[in-house]
Amino acid sequence: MKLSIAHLGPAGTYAEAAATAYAEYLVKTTPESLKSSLCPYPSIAQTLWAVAKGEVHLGVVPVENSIEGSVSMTLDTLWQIDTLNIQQALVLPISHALISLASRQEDIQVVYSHPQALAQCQEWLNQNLPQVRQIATNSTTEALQHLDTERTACAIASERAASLYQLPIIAHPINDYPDNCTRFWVVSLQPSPGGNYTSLAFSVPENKPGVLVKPLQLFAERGINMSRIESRPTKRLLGDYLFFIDLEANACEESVKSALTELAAYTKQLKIFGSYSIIDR
Ligand SMILES: O=C(O)C(=O)C[C@]1(C(=O)O)C=C[C@@H](O)C=C1
Repeated sequence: MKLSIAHLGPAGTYAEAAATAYAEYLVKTTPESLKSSLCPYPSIAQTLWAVAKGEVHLGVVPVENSIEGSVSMTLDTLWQIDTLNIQQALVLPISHALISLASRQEDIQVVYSHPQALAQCQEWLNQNLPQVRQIATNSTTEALQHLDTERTACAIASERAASLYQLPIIAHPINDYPDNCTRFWVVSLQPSPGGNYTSLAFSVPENKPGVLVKPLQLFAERGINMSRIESRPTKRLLGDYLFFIDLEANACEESVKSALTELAAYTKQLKIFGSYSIIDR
């Protein structure tokens, strides 16, 4: 059987690199050396919906970056969809290049890239291209499509993307912190396989003092470590939030099971995205 894996496209994105890494992992770790085909989608939301609608078997999406934090499109869409489970996490080093067909750096007037990539290079851009307009694109490789027709434009994407589209690199690396890395989730409609991490999200019944205390206490009193908490607006009311939590624990453990059962009583809506392990590369 061949597995189809959706990712943010076009070819050459970091999400594609993560999907390729996961495909290689499947070949190495499954007894039948599972082969996969990669399917690019124009946005992270469309990638996730493709999995939810059964157009593809799996999707690989960015979740969190070491410089810029959470990828809100991923969290918001996962909450909306409801049926996707995390199969695996993987962390990829992210090293950005400035790519352009301009003859001199001084000629550059505009820089295109994915908002996450622009943010990860903010300091470098302020120092080196302070007057240049920054324009957001759906992905780093989509940004490269402007370069052919706009000779005073540049884009931020990977070295791999530059070589794929045979475009010159002007500077590399340009991310503000050298250890820049992004965590990706592999999701599907299948139940999660289990592993040392569990991710979930919930909304709270009302906006009143202490409403978060009880949910957090449930984990603390069982010695369950929380590795991340992130709030996202519900989008319904100003000041109304959803909370996304990652636990360093497996939902099969008795203590986690009982915490999650109790948690349901203190939340309005609770979504458990599953337990999974991390492939560190
Ligand atoms: O645009 C890309 O190449 C992506 O894969 C998206 C994305 C992101 O959304 O975080 C992935 C990794 C990097 O952090 C920068 C951009």
